[in-house]
Order: sequence, then structure tokens, then C-alpha cells
Amino acid sequence: MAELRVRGTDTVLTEPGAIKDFVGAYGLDYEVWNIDKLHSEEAKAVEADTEQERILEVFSDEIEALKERGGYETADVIALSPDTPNLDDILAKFDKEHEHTEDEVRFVVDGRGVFVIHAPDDKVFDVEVHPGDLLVVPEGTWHWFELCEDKQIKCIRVFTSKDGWVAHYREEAAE
Ligand SMILES: CSCCC(=O)C(=O)O
Ligand SMILES: [Fe+2]
Ligand code: NI
Repeated sequence: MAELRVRGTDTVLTEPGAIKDFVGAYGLDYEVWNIDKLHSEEAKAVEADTEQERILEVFSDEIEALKERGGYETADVIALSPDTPNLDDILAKFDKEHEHTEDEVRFVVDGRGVFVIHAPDDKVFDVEVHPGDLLVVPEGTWHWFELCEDKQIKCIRVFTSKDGWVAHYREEAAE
């Protein structure tokens, strides 16, 4: 389950309902999917050419419902680890404050990471996400992303349009 920490305060939320309510006030969405599905006999029997395809198949019901709800079109799986080539270059795209012109929809399959949200009221809060956590950061929300010390995450990403995922950095906006 996720852990939400409000910077500069003692506020730490771990109860999914409390996290959902807190982020909901800023237009974000948080929910928990049954990650155990991935390790079920049924999931293991899923015919797929790649692990990514198997993951997308196992969670196809949840993904389709999400697409329906949010008007999203496509989904893929991103996996980052210390073995990822050019990991630092990839992380450098995520770890500076930025926004997107479409929602950022991430479901954690393995590992963990921290989405740092810079809210319009200047509150800054960390949402550390773990396997089973779904977080939707709505378009236009200023945020950044960091891996934890284990530098490992595997996420389903759901997009409105693949080229929608372009980061618009705060510096650009300041120009
Ligand atoms: C593992 S998803 C990385 C975070 C991201 O896509 C973003 O911040 O735009
Ligand atoms: Fe982002
Ligand atoms: Ni957890």
C-alpha cells in the first residue's frame, strides 16, 4: 500500500481511504488493485510472448475500466532497475518538476517509487507507491518522480496518446 507524507509536517497517511481522500482534494486519484492476481495459477497460465504482455493481460479488466473512466487509449509496462541502460538519463527526465498535457496514470506491479506532488496551494507531498497502488496525476499537476534507494520499479502506464507523455518543465514555464 502507498504511504503519503506531507513535506514540512508530521502528516503521514498509510490507510488507502485516507490517501484517496487527501489526493482527491487535489484532483488526483488513488486506488488499490489486487496485486496477488499476478501470482495466481490463472495468471501463470496466461499465454503471452513477453512478461509485459502477460502483466497487461492479467490486469486487462482493471485497465479497460480505467480507460473507460478516463478516456485513455493505450497501456504499456515500464520497468526501471539498476541494470536499465542510461537509467540516470531516464530518471533525469522525471526528477525535475514538470507537468503533462494528459493524465499520468501509473499502476505499480513491482518495486516502488515516489511521486512528489507540488499542489497549487504550495503544499508538497510525497506519494510513495508500492505493488498494487494505482495513482492518477491529472494533466497540469506539477510533480516529479524519484526512485527509492533500491532503484527498482515496474509500472503499467496508461495513456491518452503516447505522444501526450511529454514533460513540460517548470523552468520552461517560467520563460
Ligand atoms: C515509473 S513512471 C515515472 C514517472 C513518470 O512517468 C513521470 O513523472 O512522468
Ligand atoms: Fe510526469
Ligand atoms: Ni506499501
